[in-house]
Amino acid sequence: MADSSSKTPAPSTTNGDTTPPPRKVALITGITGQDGSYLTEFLLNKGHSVHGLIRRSSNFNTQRIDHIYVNPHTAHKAHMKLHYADLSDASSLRRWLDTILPDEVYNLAAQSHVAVSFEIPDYTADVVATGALRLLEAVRSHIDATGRSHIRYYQAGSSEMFGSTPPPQSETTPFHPRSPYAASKVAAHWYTVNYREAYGIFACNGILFNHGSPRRGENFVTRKITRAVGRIKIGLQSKLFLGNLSASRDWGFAGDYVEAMWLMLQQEKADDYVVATEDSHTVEEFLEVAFGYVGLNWKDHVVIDKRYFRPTEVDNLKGDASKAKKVLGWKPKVSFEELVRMMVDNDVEMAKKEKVLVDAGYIDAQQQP
Ligand SMILES: C[C@H]1O[C@H](OP(=O)(O)OP(=O)(O)OC[C@H]2O[C@@H](n3cnc4c(=O)[nH]c(N)nc43)[C@H](O)[C@@H]2O)[C@@H](O)[C@@H](O)C1=O
Repeated sequence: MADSSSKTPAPSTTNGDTTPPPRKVALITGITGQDGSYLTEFLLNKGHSVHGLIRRSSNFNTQRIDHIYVNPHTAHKAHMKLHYADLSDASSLRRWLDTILPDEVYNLAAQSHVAVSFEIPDYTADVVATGALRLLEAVRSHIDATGRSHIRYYQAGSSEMFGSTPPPQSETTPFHPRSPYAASKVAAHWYTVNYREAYGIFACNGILFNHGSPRRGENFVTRKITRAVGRIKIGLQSKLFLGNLSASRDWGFAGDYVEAMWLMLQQEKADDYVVATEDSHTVEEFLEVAFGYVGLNWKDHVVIDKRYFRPTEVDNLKGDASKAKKVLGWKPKVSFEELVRMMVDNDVEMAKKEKVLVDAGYIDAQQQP
């Protein structure tokens, strides 16, 4: 279980001194993503200072963390700070480690879309595989230069690494990746193990199975479905184009999974853990629950489109999370049905707001996510 030193710092009462101990400092790559936003909220609640590395883009892509952001010019107590860096730029990684002096480093950044990784395999490998190696190497050289050997590193692994190996999949299940994304995650996994073994770095791999939320990116199948359910229910859309409906996934709630990331870094020994609900459903079952929840029949709306099939598919993922349950004391709190309902509720509300804009002529109803 987590040691008490990792909990939210309590004010010191020795000699009447009420000065709170210094905040732990976390560095997160991928802070603008679904998991980055939930992890930031979680760590701020634990009393951490959180620094996020963000990529430059011509449009702001910080929507998921805008509600946490405090403008550093107008507030003294901004505990989340953002910095420009990139996993493809080793010098930026080392510079921010030297500047921020983190206690915990969470590597969540990725080109995370499996189908897109077939379109941009080189870029995917550069960011997902070599990017993790660059960050590990930056941590190693930072420790060498500063002696800050207490730093703890979390690598976001993926159930996609198991690929075609049949379920249930645990930490000892052989990997058989089925996409450039998955092969890159396997490389990042083994880089992390190697840096742990070669240099004694406290580095953990979290092998997370699929996880969603209302903040899930709109081109992953769960959110694509719930956005469409909301829009169809409100009359903004009638069809939903999808690919393979028979693939089965172990879907949990992202908010539950970030706690497991943190727990891994609070243990005495660095190790690798599967994080999953141990429950698996097909895309078709997701459709049934999502459409059924608002009184619709998915068969009236879904059209199969070959463009969404992948050159190689991962058919069946179902995790065995017994190690995380036993060692970390972690368990998922949100069930499959609750997750689907949470996402649909969010997206019906979102569609209602969209409808106001459509009716006022501000946006075009044909603009589909
Ligand atoms: C753990 C893992 O989880 C995610 O990877 P994923 O499982 O590929 O997620 P997905 O939502 O893209 O696909 C799930 C299934 O749904 C099928 N499917 C059908 N029709 C559509 C469709 O229209 N769009 C999409 N995206 N998928 C479709 C598709 O063929 C696949 O079988 C990433 O977070 C990844 O980063 C990660 O690490």
